[in-house]
Amino acid sequence: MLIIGIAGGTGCGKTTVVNQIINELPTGKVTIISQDSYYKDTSHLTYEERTLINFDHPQSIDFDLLAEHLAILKKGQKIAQPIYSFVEHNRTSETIDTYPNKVVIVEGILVLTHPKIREMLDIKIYVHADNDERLIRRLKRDISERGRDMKEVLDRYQNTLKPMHQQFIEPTKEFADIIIPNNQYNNVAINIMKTIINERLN
Ligand SMILES: Nc1ncnc2c1ncn2[C@@H]1O[C@H](COP(=O)(O)OP(=O)(O)O)[C@@H](O)[C@H]1O
Ligand SMILES: O=c1ccn([C@@H]2O[C@H](COP(=O)(O)O)[C@@H](O)[C@H]2O)c(=O)[nH]1
Repeated sequence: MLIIGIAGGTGCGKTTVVNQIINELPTGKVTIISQDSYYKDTSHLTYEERTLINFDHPQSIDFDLLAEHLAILKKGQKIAQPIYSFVEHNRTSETIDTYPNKVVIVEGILVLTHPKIREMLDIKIYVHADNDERLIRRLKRDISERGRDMKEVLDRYQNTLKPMHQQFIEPTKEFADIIIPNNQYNNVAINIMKTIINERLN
């Protein structure tokens, strides 16, 4: 099993890169794990309390469960991947059965911050886009897809996204085997990734 980790700041294009990599493959050929599925369960808090959580700090992620799930997949068994709701700021009560494959991609802002997860990754990728580009993308995406308004995104950017990016996310670039520049769509990098993955699948 080849486990590829894809990190990078919010809005850099991780999810888009993953979709570009798998879009020509038959469905289910590559296992996709989103770090967002592993935000800690905060059902004991009210919605208002949940909005105050720092979702860009490594402590917001249940890395133990993520590591356990990767280990189960490595053993060839299926996992029940939690499903996260950005609108509710919480895990839903649903999970999705996720099956092992020759290639597994783990994607999320903080996946390279955790030593145990880093150890489990065969290829570590960091997707880079400039801060202003990421903020613009995040604003547009969170307003259209995640039920946010401009004030919420900008306040969160100033109070947590920017400082957490500087403290925890950007420094993980040094752990990356490959850095993908993604201010523009980077078809060359996508094709290189596809080649690496196809070699494993064939
Ligand atoms: N290279 C790019 N150029 C322009 N827009 C992009 C690019 N990559 C992603 N986007 C857009 O930016 C937004 C955030 O991308 P997404 O893949 O969700 O980022 P991430 O998963 O890193 O937070 C999405 O609306 C996506 O369509
Ligand atoms: O309930 C939540 C949980 C997380 N976020 C934000 O999401 C991003 C991570 O997702 P990307 O797809 O990589 O952008 C992170 O910056 C959190 O602030 C949220 O808004 N609400």
